Amino acid sequence: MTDIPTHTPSLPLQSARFLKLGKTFYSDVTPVVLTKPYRIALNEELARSLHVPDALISSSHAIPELTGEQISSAQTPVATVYSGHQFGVWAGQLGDGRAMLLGEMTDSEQQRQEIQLKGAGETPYSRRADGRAVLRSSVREYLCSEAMHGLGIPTTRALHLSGSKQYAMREQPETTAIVTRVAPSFIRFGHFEHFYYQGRIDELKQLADFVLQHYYPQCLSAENPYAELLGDVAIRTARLVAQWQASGFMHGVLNTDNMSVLGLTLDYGPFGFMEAFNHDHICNHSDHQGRYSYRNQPAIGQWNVFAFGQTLVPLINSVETTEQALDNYKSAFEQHWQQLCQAKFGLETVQENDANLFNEFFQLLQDHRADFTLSFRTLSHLKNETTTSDDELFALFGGAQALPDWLQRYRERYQTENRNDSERNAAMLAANPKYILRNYLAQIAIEKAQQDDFSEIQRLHRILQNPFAEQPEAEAYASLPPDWAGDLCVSCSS
Ligand SMILES: Nc1ncnc2c1ncn2[C@@H]1O[C@H](COP(=O)(O)OP(=O)(O)OP(=O)(O)O)[C@@H](O)[C@H]1O
Ligand SMILES: [Mg+2]
Repeated sequence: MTDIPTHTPSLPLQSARFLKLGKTFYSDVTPVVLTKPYRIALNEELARSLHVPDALISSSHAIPELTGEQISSAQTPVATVYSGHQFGVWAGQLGDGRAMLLGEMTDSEQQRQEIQLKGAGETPYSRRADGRAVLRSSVREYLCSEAMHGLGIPTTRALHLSGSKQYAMREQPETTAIVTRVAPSFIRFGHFEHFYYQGRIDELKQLADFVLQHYYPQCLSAENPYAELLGDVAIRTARLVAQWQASGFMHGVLNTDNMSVLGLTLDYGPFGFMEAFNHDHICNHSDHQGRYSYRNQPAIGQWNVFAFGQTLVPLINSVETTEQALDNYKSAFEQHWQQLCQAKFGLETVQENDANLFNEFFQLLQDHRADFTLSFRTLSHLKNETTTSDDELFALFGGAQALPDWLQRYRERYQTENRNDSERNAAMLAANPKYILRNYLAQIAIEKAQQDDFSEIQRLHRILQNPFAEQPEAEAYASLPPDWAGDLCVSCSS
């Protein structure tokens, strides 16, 4: 038995401010510990920024504290209640069925961050499910949260991943895990819907005031702070979805209960990154109608913001003002998408025909099912004169006859600007990632983890922290998916 020094520090957890809302908003819960949990991965950079003491990380207290086994007397773990629209249909009450809020920590930028466990057992909102998360989906959540952070896309973060030999039943028995995740707040559109659809306007107002005070204080001085809040949430959501589109990310389950009121990517389930480009790609095999396809994400983001806006009508007190705030979504999406495209194509100015030029490239991607990430990355190396980049692009597009013509027009277009090749290349390489979390890469890491080899998770995490950098030792991680990856299927099962 190892000696545990009595002075081992604990997690610097403070009571979550969410608790001040009162018991109508949550239930007290007790994490149900996994059998003999062990560490699979620790996000050292995030731990450092949250001031998690090194002495704790290396001590035997770390796992119990990071999985909810050891709760200090100051902590009150809770599960919050929310409702939501799932696949466009009102689903009624849902709530944190397998997530538990442990408390808050203050990060190096003096921001309070909520600490949540995902998979720590049943809560009053588990309905008939087991409160667990399987290793497969937890590895995906851990890696993708950090991949998104590396890409500069707002997201919940992952601090720690622990595993256990305890099984949960899905399509087949699978081992379980707990992701310890971090965000300034996990409040969702669904939290607002919960009170609105029950006509509990006092609680709705309390929640809106809480969000305004802690997360949108700049809205408080507006003539109608609730309308201002809606307008800002619409903008944040639109910008987030534009970033998803620009990186080829597909969320997979854009239900209103998975929509963060802070505009963060939330709930990594059957997500996917676009590979062979297809506007209509559906990453979630359970999404039979393609409601959450790549093409539909911007409109679904707007649908969800409308559902959120609906809940604020009693507080805004004017349908017209609500509609005006909702208009922000479309304009913010269009503006941000255009900016992201300008950056992806390495253009500093906006010219009349740019949108057509971009759309033609997307059409070429579509017609030839070219790999989204590799195509933009290779385009980022293009020079004025013909080089091997032209050949590489030609290969990616399967020898498309229309490509040289497009490239000629693209070269003519960027030559109207002052940047030289190396300046344009550098700017584009900072906008077009080399490394994304391809499904097959996650799958390899999962299969190794299922054999108790966690090295691939660590390697992938390291590579994805710097997705725009050239990493010569990781060249293979930027290549086209192997043939077997075509059969990979991700569903809602998690
Ligand atoms: N294994 C489970 N046990 C208990 N509840 C679950 C389980 N899986 C899903 N749920 C609940 O079903 C609802 C919808 O699930 P969904 O897959 O969107 O969320 P999630 O992946 O559990 O978590 P989150 O949105 O917090 O990342 C939520 O209320 C969720 O808590
Ligand atoms: Mg969810």
